[in-house]
Amino acid sequence: MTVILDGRGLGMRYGDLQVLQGVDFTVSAGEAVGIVGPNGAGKTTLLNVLAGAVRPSAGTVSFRGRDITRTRPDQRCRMGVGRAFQVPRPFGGMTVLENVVVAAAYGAGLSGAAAHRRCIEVLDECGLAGLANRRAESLGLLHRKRLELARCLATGPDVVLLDEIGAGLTDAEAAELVTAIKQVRAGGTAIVWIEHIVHVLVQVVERLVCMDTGRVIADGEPQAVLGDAVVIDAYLGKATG
Ligand SMILES: Nc1ncnc2c1ncn2[C@@H]1O[C@H](COP(=O)(O)OP(=O)(O)OP(=O)(O)O)[C@@H](O)[C@H]1O
Repeated sequence: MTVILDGRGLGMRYGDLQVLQGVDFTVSAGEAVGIVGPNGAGKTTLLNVLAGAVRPSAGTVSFRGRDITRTRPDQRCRMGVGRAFQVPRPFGGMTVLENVVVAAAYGAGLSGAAAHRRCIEVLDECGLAGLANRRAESLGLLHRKRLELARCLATGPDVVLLDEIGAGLTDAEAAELVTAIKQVRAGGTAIVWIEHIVHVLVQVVERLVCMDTGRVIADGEPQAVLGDAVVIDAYLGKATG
């Protein structure tokens, strides 16, 4: 498989705190990768570095073979690196459709009929077609999460970086979100998904990465990673005990 997003030797330091140390992280075209690990392991920081929200203290990030370490997040977005946040912040006074149109216009450079077509597709994919004319501020949590995903997809990404978008959802709502993300994946978009709800995550991903104290401690087939004694000790033991 072709590697599209490639982080090499990534380090991140805040003062004396070494948040990432020598992290290598790759994503291949169309691949779905989950990231787990205890609080403070550096998962969101890794996503921030891949998305360009922060510049790493060490290492490089490449996208489709091009060094993007110094490329701004909006430029990475237009290149095909999409991002969805744990806490959605849509434009509350705009409708669902308008929010997605803004993403398609600024993230994918689409306008007119092409933008409209893309937005209708994305709203359908995210189960929001019936809510297109609702103001974003009136949406409940599940629909806000779906809108966050829809805004990310409207930018036409080759890879989407998802940060705990299942947090706070009921089991039934999380199952609906899984269906939407599986559909995204079926369309050929690669997925990197940080999630503490492991049983939800493993329904989608084919590869699981576990981080602890700024390092990757396991990377491989999900059940093998979850059964790894190092992962159980660092993460699952704490999560369940
Ligand atoms: N801007 C910052 N300044 C200082 N420290 C930071 C900053 N951002 C993150 N950190 C610290 O870096 C460490 C890793 O944080 P990060 O959010 O990446 O972890 P995480 O694995 O995503 O955790 P969680 O599962 O709780 O979201 C934490 O100790 C955090 O306090």
